[in-house]
Order: sequence, then C-alpha cells, then structure tokens
Amino acid sequence: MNVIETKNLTKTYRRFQKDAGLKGSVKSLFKREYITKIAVNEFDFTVHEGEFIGLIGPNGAGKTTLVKMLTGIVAPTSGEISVAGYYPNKLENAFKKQYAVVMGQKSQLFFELSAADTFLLFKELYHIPDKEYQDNLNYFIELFGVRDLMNVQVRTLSLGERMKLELIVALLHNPKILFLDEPTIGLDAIAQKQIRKFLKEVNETKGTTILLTSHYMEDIKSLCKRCVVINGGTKLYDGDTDTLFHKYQTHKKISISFEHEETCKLDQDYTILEETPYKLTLLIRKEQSQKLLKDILDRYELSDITIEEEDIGNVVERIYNDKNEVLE
Ligand SMILES: Nc1ncnc2c1ncn2[C@@H]1O[C@H](COP(=O)(O)OP(=O)(O)OP(=O)(O)O)[C@@H](O)[C@H]1O
Repeated sequence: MNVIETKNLTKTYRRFQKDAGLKGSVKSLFKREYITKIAVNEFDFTVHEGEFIGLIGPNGAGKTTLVKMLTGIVAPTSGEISVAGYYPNKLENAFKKQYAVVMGQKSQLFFELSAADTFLLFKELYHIPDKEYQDNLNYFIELFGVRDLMNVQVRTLSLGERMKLELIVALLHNPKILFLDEPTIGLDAIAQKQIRKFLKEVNETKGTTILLTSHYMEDIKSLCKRCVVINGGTKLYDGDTDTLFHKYQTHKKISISFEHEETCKLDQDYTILEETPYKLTLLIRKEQSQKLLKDILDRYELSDITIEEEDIGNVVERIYNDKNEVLE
C-alpha cells in the first residue's frame, strides 16, 4: 500500500527583491519587485508502507519544501498530494496523528521541563490511551537506554541524549510516517551510530514508514534501501541506494597535513581542492586512492590525514551530466 503519493507536485514562492543601499530601499517603498522561485517542480513520488527512504540533495534543492508540503505546513501551488490518504494542508486532526516530524536543528521538548513531563503533555495532546502510552514509553526507554535521563531538566542534556528523547516524543503516538530532517546533525560518530541503530529497529519492529533527509551520506547508505535525489526542485534519481553510490560517488576526498613545509607532487591523477605549504586537500578516484595513500606515507612526514566520502554536490553533478548526455 502507498502511504505517500504525489503527482506533478509544485511549489513556487514569490519573494520580494530590492536593490542594494538606501536608494534601493526608497525605491522599494514605491515599487515592489518580486521574483518567483520554483522550489519543487512537478515532483512525482510514491512511498510504500514500511519503507525507509532517503531524500538527498544539495542546499536549496527543495527537500524542506517537499517535507513541508507532505506534512501540511505549506500548501502546494499545484499538483496532487496524498499522505496516509489525506490532503495534508487541510490539517485535519486525524491527519496530524498519522505522522511525526523530527528536525535535528529544532526541538519539540521543553527545555525547562524534564522529558517525563513533556511526554505526559504529548500524551494529552495526542489523546494517547493509558495502556498504549505506557507500553510505548517502556519500549522506547529500553530501546534508547534513557531511563536515567527521564527526570532531569532537558536543558542539561547533551545533544545526543536530547536527540534520543526527541525521537521518543515523536514516536509516542505510534505515527504511521516519520519525517526526519538531519537527525544526526552535530552528533559525534558514536551517537550517530546509536541513532541509526534505533531508527532501523523502529522501522523494522513497528513498521513505521520513514523519510530521512540527511547530508551525512553514511545515514542514507546504512539505512535506506531506496533513495531519491532532488536538485533545483526536480527529481534526478529514484532507485536503489547502493547502485546510486556505486555509480556516482566515484571519488574520495583526502586531506593531508604535513609535519614540515612541503611542495607535494604525486604520480596519480587528482584534483586539488585546497593547497597550502602545510596542507593538501584533493579528490581522487576511489580505485587510485590506496596507491596514492601508500605513496604519501612513503614520501612525506605527516601530522594528520583524513579520508572522506565526497559530498552530495559532486554526486548530483554527475547524475545531472549523465542524464543530459543520455538526452542529447
Ligand atoms: N519561504 C520562502 N520564501 C521564498 N523562497 C523560499 C522559501 N523557502 C524556501 N525558499 C527557496 O526555495 C528553494 C528550496 O528551498 P528548501 O529550503 O526547500 O531547500 P533544501 O533542499 O531544504 O535546502 P537546505 O538543505 O539548505 O535546507 C531555495 O532556493 C530557497 O531559497
């Protein structure tokens, strides 16, 4: 069964534009100029019940606007949209019980209260029956290992501890769909891993459909079998996550810090992203990276080295070029 369906879904924003400086401000008092921005463009999308799906794209791609339309926060400009059988922007109470949203940079918890108090407040807001509330609470407290955090003031918690409680408060009413916007942002590697483990468990045991937006490709790779790439409001890719990364995430980003001033010259083909006498950051094809690392370690004295997956911007550019080549 599909829990999300969109067809030709489009959102345009109208925004006011003014010339710089005082002259521009005075002019704008008499004549306002507007530009139209297409944030999401004719977006077709279906999500099956129980799927864990990734939504990725560079800054300004339209991800948040899409999630805002799916949760009824903004109304579409045109197109069709159905979430759990509802038109989200009607904001019916029955619809609000079908989903939850967790945003890494926003909080649903009251900082002055304890988590236990906030949970009780949400129990009343969502009219959660006593037994369902107690069963869910116990299940999540055990799953997230947060029993000793329940009665402390939220403002005193670390970011990772707070995120676990954010997820619990969102899940207490058994939502069918969970929208997650950057849930691991700012967390250290251990906390990120823990959050991923919990989300996987919730998806598998409760059957919750999860739509995850993240800039950390590791979140998407380890959790989402399917992912959708959006750029400039348009869907660029919709399919298997492993296939996407295998085909389009072809390079690694390597940053090398030297112990002494160096002019680094290596035999492989690579693109320099940043170069100073003490540091070199480069992009190299994955299959050449091992040889390059060996050469670096053999030839130079290093103070640090980091190896990262290249970011989503490059991946999107490759999909875009690939599509245009096919079309030409
Ligand atoms: N309220 C608004 N009024 C005008 N333009 C907007 C509004 N909200 C978003 N936009 C524009 O719509 C486009 C898509 O923005 P959106 O926030 O959906 O992107 P995003 O993919 O979530 O980006 P990020 O990863 O940076 O959060 C951007 O160009 C943005 O400037």
